[in-house]
Amino acid sequence: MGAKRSANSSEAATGKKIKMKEAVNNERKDGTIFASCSFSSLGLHPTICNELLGRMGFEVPTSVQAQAIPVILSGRHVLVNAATGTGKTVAYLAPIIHHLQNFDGRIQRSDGTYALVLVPTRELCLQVYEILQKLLHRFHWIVPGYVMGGENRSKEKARLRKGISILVATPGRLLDHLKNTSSFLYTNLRWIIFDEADRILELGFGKEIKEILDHLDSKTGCANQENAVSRHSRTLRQNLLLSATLNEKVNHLAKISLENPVMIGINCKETEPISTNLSSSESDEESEGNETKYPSNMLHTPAGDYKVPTQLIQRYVKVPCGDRLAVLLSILKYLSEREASQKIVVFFSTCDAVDFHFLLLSEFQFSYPQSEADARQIFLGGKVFRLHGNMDQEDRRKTFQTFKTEKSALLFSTDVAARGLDFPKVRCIIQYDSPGEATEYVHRVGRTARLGERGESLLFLQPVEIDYLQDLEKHGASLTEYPLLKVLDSFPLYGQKKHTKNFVAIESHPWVLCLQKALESFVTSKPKIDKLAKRGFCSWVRAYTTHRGELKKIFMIKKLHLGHVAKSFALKQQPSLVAKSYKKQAKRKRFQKPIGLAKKRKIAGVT
Ligand SMILES: Nc1ncnc2c1ncn2[C@@H]1O[C@H](COP(=O)(O)OP(=O)(O)OP(=O)(O)O)[C@@H](O)[C@H]1O
Repeated sequence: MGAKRSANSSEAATGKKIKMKEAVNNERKDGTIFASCSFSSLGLHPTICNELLGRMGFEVPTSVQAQAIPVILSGRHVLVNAATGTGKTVAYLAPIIHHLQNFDGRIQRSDGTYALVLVPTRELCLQVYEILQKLLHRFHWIVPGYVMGGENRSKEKARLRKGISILVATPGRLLDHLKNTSSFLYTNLRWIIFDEADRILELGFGKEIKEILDHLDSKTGCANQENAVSRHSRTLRQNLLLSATLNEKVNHLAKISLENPVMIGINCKETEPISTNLSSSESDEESEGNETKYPSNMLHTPAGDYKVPTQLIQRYVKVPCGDRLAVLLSILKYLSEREASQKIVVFFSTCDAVDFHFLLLSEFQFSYPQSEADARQIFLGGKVFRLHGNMDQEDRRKTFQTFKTEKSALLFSTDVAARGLDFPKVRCIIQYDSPGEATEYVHRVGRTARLGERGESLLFLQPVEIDYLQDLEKHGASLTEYPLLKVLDSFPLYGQKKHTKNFVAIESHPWVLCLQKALESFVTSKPKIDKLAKRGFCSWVRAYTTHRGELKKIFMIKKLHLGHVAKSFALKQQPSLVAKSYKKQAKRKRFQKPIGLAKKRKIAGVT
């Protein structure tokens, strides 16, 4: 099949570069998210521009799209570092579709896969696939598809056999197919995209990625390249790496997968900042054939490098360990009463903690002190969802799809929802358990305040963990204190609507004491929830021991009072009893395959 480089890609991009640079620079000056140019001025095919407008409702490109699209159209390898929710997905999908629809002689399913998008989680896989479906509506001959853990392998094999032009995949399952699905054709592979590149590596997929690249290289290697050259007049392979938090961890991947890349949104030691990146595509012709490899330590990541949406209101709340649960419930109630319709995501460190809090919140009934005996009611009305890596795939899919469309709901999740997921209209992110690495903080809060919308985030810290704020500050995240006492004072007690007295300590606040007591009796009376509370306690303590590096000095298990941790799971029992039951479980599991704690914490909730 013959293919030509799109006539208008580099030419149009070159011709419009000066205008483009002006547009992007204007955008940067007034600090808005959108660029003052059109999609068509970036060199995209008119049908794609129509689809972006008609089907997606995108009138103009975002700043990152305005910067990235012409460079990606030009065929250069690219590293994109832009804040969460700035439109990176379309920034890489649109140019690929542009090229594929422009090939001389339509591409066919039997050609196999042309573009591969690697993502760290199943939900992100589905999300990218759905966007692809929309963008490809008018290009029925370009077939989107996905393969990911938890899906039926045989059905995936059948789809791969028929041919998938743009394949979205999680690394483990992709490698499985590369090894075991002989009908999976990828000799025409031209694009590899690592979306959330740093997360893919953090999840321990480094080895898989190396193997994947080796496999792809071996099939498209020497023997086939001649063939490929005749099909594609230029650029045999174009690789793209994207994330809001590209950091040193990506250096290795960048080194092995990128040649002479253009850096977008990155402070580099050896390349110019963003504004000159556009001009680096001007030097395309000069750099053609240039074998410059990605230089070591190219990514210069000084502290304060992470980009958090500027309109996001970031706060922290300092809560003694034993009062965490009562405070969480109070804040959730306060927020839901303040704004009847709003979406909130609460992050936990483990799947067990998600399960416990989900069931508790779904069932907890409460009656205000000295109110009518039959005034017991569900503490928090409204829909609650949960999402974590130990859930059945169908439940995960259902939660993901439903929470997206809800106008008002609560989602309890592990970090499985931290990366890339685009839930519309999430107003508030609560990090009930600390995220650990600052990168994860950035991605978790990035689920709100997307594309210039308003949003707020709240980080729970115990008094002994307060130094974590300095760590975040070093990475450019400044948090102010949440007015907790004001919120607690707003709850009616003893039949009064408002407290006349302001209480100074959270531990002795009558509302907190009353709520804690009610929670403990409720959990004691519900064996199923009680069991989940004990499991949640055990896994929470284990997760707490897995903080790494400098963070170990802040999140020190030795500083924790386990009795207070138990209280935060509404357990009245001595923690030693809980630990005993955990030890019994652990003993039973001793003969099962051991998994490193740190790895387990990271992976259990995420893949
Ligand atoms: N040009 C545009 N005009 C209007 N909306 C857009 C445009 N581009 C993207 N969007 C919307 O912006 C939102 C964020 O886009 P996207 O998920 O691609 O961001 P992202 O930068 O990949 O975020 P993250 O870093 O969290 O993965 C989505 O709802 C998307 O539909």
